[in-house]
Amino acid sequence: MEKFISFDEIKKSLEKKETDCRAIVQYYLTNIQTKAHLNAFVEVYEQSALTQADLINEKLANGNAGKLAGMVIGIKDVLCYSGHESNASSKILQGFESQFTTTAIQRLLDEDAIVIGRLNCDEFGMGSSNENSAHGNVLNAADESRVPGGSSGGSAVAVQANLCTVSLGTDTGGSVRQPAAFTGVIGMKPTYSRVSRWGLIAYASSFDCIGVFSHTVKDNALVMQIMAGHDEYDSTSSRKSVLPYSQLLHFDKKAKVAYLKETLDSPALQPEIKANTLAVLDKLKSEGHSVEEVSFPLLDFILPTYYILTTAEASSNLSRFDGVKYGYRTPNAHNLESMYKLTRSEGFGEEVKRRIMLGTFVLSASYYDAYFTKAQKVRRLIKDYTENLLNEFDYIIMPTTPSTAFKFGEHSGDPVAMYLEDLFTVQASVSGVPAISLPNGKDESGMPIGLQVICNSFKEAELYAFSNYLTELTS
Ligand SMILES: NC(=O)C[C@H](N)C(=O)O
Repeated sequence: MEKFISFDEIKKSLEKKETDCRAIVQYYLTNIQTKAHLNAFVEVYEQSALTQADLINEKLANGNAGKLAGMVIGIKDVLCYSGHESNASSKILQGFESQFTTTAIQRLLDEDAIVIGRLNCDEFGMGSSNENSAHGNVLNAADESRVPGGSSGGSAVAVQANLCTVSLGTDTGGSVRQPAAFTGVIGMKPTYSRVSRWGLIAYASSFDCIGVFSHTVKDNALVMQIMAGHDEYDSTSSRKSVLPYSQLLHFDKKAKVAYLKETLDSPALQPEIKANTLAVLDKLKSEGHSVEEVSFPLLDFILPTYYILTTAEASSNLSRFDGVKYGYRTPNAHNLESMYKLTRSEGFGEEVKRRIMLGTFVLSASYYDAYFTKAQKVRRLIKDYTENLLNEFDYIIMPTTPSTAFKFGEHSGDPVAMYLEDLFTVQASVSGVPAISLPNGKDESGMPIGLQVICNSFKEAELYAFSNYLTELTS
């Protein structure tokens, strides 16, 4: 059977009638089965994917198929899909079946994408290694003794190992970009509000974004342009019009690029990552682009700001899981109060409980101003600084992560070491601007390295075009 990497290849094969949608789904189902030990999928929708494939074959024959006919997607286990279970990879949502479909997914279905299954992740999106999942660890296909990154670890590995054409993840502080870097695929977080979050199980609502994993920039751009745009069910979704990103990939400008001194001087940065990032910057210079070093004095404040604000929001968002309405309910309670307490104690994992406690603390009356209010003010400083920089420069370039994929267990027991994984990804999240991770070579042990490119809000078209250029430049 032929090997499909990109949607372009799929489309060409379909056009030449070398394959059909059933054969494409079958190809991915076989891969999923052979690589089941990677634990990327929590659930495979084998029957419905094949039925859908037959329907789309008919549409193709009738000439009325949508733009994504032949594309097979996997969805992160925090995105609701009507009639299917969604757990946020948490015991507390065991058995929960959604009554509606995430808008972003619905828009892809409307264009005839086929959803092949639900992908493993860190519980409620909280983590950087996928080790916090009620469904168990996901293995990195480049080295199975290493983590795939998180929280969208299953989504990253599903694309890395060719278990679907593209996958959806969510990115609150790096959950798409960091696993993309660890697995050597492309991962894009759009501008905050660009894609509706209706149907996404909330973690930190002022940060959460739905993002895309793919092998090619073009596939990523195509999926993003279809998902993006206003949604009457999500009042935070932007009304700005959406450009056809996938048709605007030609890049022929001279770019003004900044890189942040503090990121490349960071003692946490692995030498090969620094070398590969500098190599890209040098290439850009030699191609006549302007590349300038700038200082980012706020780097040290980003992680504390992110973890104060996201835990605060999480503690509020996750208060709805109480064992009364849906999901897990403890069998050990004797009255209402013990039912709440035991359900939440037994249903949530360690990391989620840690964050609920932290968030509750920073929101408590005596500490609210000292932590929450202060963090909001620092967020404004970071956002202003980043936006000013992006008004002066077209792009900011930095490594996606300080290190490549680490071994299982290496950071467990040390939450701060785990939080440091997000050092370079949270700037775009705190500021709400779009950011992408592109593969940028490998380290000495063969593990993929990620290059992050950041752009100003709603400049997804420019970001995709430059990314396309960069992937050609570095390949
Ligand atoms: N959700 C994310 O974007 C990942 C981040 N490491 C977090 O745990 O918050």
